[in-house]
Amino acid sequence: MTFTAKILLLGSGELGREFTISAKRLGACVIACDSYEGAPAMQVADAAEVFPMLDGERLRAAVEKHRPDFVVPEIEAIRTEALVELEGEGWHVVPTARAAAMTMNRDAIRSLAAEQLGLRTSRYRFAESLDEVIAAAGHTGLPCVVKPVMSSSGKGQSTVRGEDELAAAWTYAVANMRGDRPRVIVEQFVDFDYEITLLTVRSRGGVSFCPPIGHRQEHGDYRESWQPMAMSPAALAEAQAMARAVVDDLGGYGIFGVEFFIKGDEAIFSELSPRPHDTGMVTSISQDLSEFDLHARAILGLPIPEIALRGPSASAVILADRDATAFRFEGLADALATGPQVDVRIFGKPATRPNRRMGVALARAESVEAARALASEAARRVRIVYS
Ligand SMILES: Nc1ncnc2c1ncn2[C@@H]1O[C@H](COP(=O)(O)OP(=O)(O)OP(=O)(O)O)[C@@H](O)[C@H]1O
Ligand SMILES: NCC(=O)N[C@@H]1O[C@H](COP(=O)([O-])[O-])[C@@H](O)[C@H]1O
Ligand SMILES: [Mg+2]
Repeated sequence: MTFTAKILLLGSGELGREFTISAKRLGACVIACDSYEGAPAMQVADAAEVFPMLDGERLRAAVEKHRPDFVVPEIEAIRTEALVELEGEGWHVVPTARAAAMTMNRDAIRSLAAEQLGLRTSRYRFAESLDEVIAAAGHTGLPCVVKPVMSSSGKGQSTVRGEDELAAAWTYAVANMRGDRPRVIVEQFVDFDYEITLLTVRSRGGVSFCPPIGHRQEHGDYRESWQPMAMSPAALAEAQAMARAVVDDLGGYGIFGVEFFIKGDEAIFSELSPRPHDTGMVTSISQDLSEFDLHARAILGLPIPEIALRGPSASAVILADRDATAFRFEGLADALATGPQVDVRIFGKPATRPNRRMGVALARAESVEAARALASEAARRVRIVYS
């Protein structure tokens, strides 16, 4: 069997699983890596390697063993120094090792966006002690948001409304950060009208954009997303110009999920993922080519056609509520009976945890409101039964 390309996937969750399916449809061989056996992407890949992605030695060993054409990060927490080294030796890291390294650290990507590229962001300051947090909050004003510079999915993040809450926010951030260097970003709280993910594809043919995705977050993690998000032409043009500036600076080919807060006609840059975005799972039902198909095409150097929307669509997450390894899903038939354009993805994670995302419901309808209602209802009908 001759493959079109060999891909080493670093991180094998739900996003990697869909990406693997897309890449395999284009003839690629995918080796799925993650810290535990039976991860979602491993179940559909050609081979698997189990090691912590923060272990630089093991990462290098996997690259040298498989000799992939592309090393594709799927999660944020990777030993990015190893990626930079490997890239220097000629291995191809997607989109670039620098993009992976910069976006893993909120301070690096924020400094690039705000200070070097001059993009509009919330007011912010970095802090490495409680005293510095207090000083930073004096600069941003209250309310403010305190986040570890290394964390994702809202971990360690809190919104502070009164000065007396700053100490607890600092302690919480340090307790829930990744890495061994206590450092946080203190950000002005943005009272936005809505927030979006602008999926931006950088490929051989240039930069293209998917229609904007609106989403709703709880505790820093996404609960539902919808596409298209109705935006003023001015706000969309601003967001697109900022997304283009940042992906052109980071370079390489692939999809990026660029996050913005929108207030009136102003777009405020927040952060980005140089890979498919969780809120972009809606594209599995809304677009002819999903964010995973687009990532695979861009990486493999294939053409990206005009990105068309099939119709207003939404996604809603299916979450677990406790730790378990013995559980089953019920209610799939009821969920799919919600409507003809309703679908479900069950990720196949081997264990549940409180708030772990186990699946997602997808819906397409005549309006975004109708699609959101259908997706939420379908997600509600899928029950995780613990035994
Ligand atoms: N400065 C802010 N003002 C208002 N809301 C904010 C601010 N920063 C973050 N949030 C809210 O918290 C959510 C998560 O924040 P952010 O994207 O920075 O965290 P994250 O841990 O990187 O999440 P993920 O990895 O899921 O993207 C945002 O989508 C937004 O809803
Ligand atoms: N916001 C980032 C994101 O959604 N990442 C997705 O979640 C997986 C980890 O899930 P887990 O924590 O349930 O193992 C990751 O592998 C990726 O697919
Ligand atoms: Mg985010």
